[in-house]
Amino acid sequence: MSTYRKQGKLEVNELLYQFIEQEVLPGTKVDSTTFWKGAEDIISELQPGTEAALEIREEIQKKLDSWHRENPGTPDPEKYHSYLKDIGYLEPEGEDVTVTTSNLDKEVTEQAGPQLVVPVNNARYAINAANARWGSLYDALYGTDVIPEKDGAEKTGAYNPKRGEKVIAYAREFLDEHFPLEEGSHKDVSSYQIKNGSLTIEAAGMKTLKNPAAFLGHRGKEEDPEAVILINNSLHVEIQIDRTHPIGKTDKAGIKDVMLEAATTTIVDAEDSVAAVDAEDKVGVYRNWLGLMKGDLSTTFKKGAEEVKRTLSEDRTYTGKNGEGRISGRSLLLMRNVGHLMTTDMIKTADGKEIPEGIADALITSLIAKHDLLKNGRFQNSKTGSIYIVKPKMHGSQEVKLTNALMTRVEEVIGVPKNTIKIGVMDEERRTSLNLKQCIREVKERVFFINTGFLDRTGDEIHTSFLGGAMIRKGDMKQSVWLSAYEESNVYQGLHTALYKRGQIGKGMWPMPDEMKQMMEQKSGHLLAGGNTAWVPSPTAAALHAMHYHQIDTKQVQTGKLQTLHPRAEDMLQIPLEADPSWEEQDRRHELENNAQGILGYVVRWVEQGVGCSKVPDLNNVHLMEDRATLRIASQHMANWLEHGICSKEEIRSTMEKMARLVDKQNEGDPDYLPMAPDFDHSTAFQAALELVLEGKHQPSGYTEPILHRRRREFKAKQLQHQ
Ligand SMILES: CC(=O)SCCNC(=O)CCNC(=O)[C@H](O)C(C)(C)COP(=O)(O)OP(=O)(O)OC[C@H]1O[C@@H](n2cnc3c(N)ncnc32)[C@H](O)[C@@H]1OP(=O)(O)O
Ligand SMILES: O=CC(=O)O
Ligand SMILES: [Mg+2]
Repeated sequence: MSTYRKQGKLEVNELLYQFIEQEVLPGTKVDSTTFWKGAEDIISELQPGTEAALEIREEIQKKLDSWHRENPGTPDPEKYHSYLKDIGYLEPEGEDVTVTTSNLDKEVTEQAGPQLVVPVNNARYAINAANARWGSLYDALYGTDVIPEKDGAEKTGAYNPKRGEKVIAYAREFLDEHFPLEEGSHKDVSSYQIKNGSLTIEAAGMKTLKNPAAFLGHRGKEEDPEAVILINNSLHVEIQIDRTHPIGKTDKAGIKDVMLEAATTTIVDAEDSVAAVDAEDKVGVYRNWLGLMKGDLSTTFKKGAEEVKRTLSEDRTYTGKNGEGRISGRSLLLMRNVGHLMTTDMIKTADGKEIPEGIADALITSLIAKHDLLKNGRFQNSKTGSIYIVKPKMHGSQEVKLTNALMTRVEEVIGVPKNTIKIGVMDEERRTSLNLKQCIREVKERVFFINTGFLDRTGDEIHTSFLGGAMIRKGDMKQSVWLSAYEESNVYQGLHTALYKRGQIGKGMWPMPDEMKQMMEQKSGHLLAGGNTAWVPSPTAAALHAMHYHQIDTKQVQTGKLQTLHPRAEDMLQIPLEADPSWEEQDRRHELENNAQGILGYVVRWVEQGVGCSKVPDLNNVHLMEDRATLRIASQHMANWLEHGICSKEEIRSTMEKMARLVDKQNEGDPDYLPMAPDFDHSTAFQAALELVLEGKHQPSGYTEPILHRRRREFKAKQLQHQ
């Protein structure tokens, strides 16, 4: 049973209260009375606006539903667009907007690079993500399919020198491509030395780099450096040399590794990849964020037989032409709050109402970040005095305005100058994509990124036009007109509001964490499409994707696109309805089973283990990153097919049962796993999965959070009863 304490007009969960009082407030120069009174005021001022925004979402959805009932199938564009204008779905565009956000860190303004996402409640992963500013190219190549496992280069139990040779050759080719010698190849180098401040390279004679300015400095002795630091497209690279190291001693130049500056920024996620449903969970989320902001987050875990203690990495130093240089050892951390939808019972108002969870997140995560601004910790996250909050799932400019109002009030309460809190606007709902310019206008002094590629965006695409007809297959969405229009229009707005000169135009997640070869082949496309950052699921992916930023000068691409891109609102409104929903029986079944497997594989870990992001094999045994956004797509897709008679309720149930057996099998090795079969009616996870589909039509914007939260709380309560 949760205990509450009365704090002014609020009822505050005791756990949260003690955490704020004892761990967060001390050192922030904000006293307890100011904080709690501020919280009370913000809640009473902004809770009604939040509730009103949610009602508007519902009203608009009802209007869209009735439109589709009256106009089944693909709408007549003119009639449809004019209806969307009438109901306020399409907003008037207004004057041009110029983004003026100031005090942004160079990781956002200058350094195009990978953006890693990490669930904040997993300390082991969160520290790893912060440290993924630097990644070993050798490890990333050796451990993944970028180097094919053939011709003796297979991954074996012990180190396979044949595979190692291929890794080393690949890394040398990378150096040759981006840091060419004036003559010859890095493959031929026998030593790197510093003479009179310049890099001197011995490779059949003494050489230097074709572009000497790419050499920044070194660590260790000039005649026998430990590391040579290079720079290209604002990203650093370290050639690490150690002739006593097991790899270095086999290498002519003594190179033991090539370290790449990789995840320049990281989204520390409290949203799509996290399962946090009560005060206990939320305090866990906030505590890890506090540890990251104070620099003292650490964790100990067993890896094989070894006990590992993981802490945040120090900066990297070097001797350069102008004395000592320093490069951050950690990614610039951006905190993703939850959206406007959910409420939380960790704080209640005088009349017993739960408060919007987004208000709690904004207030508490910003207060925590104040420790960084005050330099209370071991390290500094923002060197320019900014707090970076990423706000997901906003629908249209009025909701962005609401976020702006929230951040303004939070700044007043925590005592930081206006516009200290920067906002990343996730372009992941259709009403935001279509009205992006107006959305940017509302936060033009705060916005530090806009981004696309979101799975949520497809979920919203399905739910918005749910009654229009049966949607195309999930895999076909990638080729659909609306999606390319969404991607291009976002870049267009990022360029024409001048955001690209100050901040990030981001591209989406690579959702197949084990398919790194494919990622290397495809993900440069994100930069060629106008992005200066793109999401990756893991530190390894960050290190590999970093190479794309060496290949492509993103500023040049973006400048080129200023003249060539056009906003494509009309294309964005092409609904992905299946013109002929009479799929081959095996394709129809495959679609249902694939969706069911993804849903169950993800939900079972969410509801029964509290894991918000999982790698789940699909029917072709490709491991997919599944999070709440992919769940939204899969559940909405099945619900949409149910609505339009492509399948029946009975078939949904039997498909779910069949796939639950498979998911049980896939999780056999997990001692904490509770099988869903055969007692499906007593499996909370199974019931949650089924409900997400059968009730999918009625979920707000097709979101999965309401059902997931309720079911997780139900499961936790059951567990308590059994203790
Ligand atoms: C649609 C959206 O909203 S996208 C945003 C939400 N998605 C995300 O946040 C994706 C984040 N990624 C992840 O959570 C994970 O990579 C998963 C769940 C996809 C896969 O995790 P696992 O199955 O544990 O991966 P795997 O076994 O291959 O790798 C584990 C190792 O990689 C590290 N790792 C994996 N992903 C991450 C990450 N995102 N950040 C930091 N470290 C990570 C782990 O720390 C671990 O290393 P360690 O043993 O040294 O600690
Ligand atoms: O937030 C990420 C998404 O894909 O949705
Ligand atoms: Mg999302």
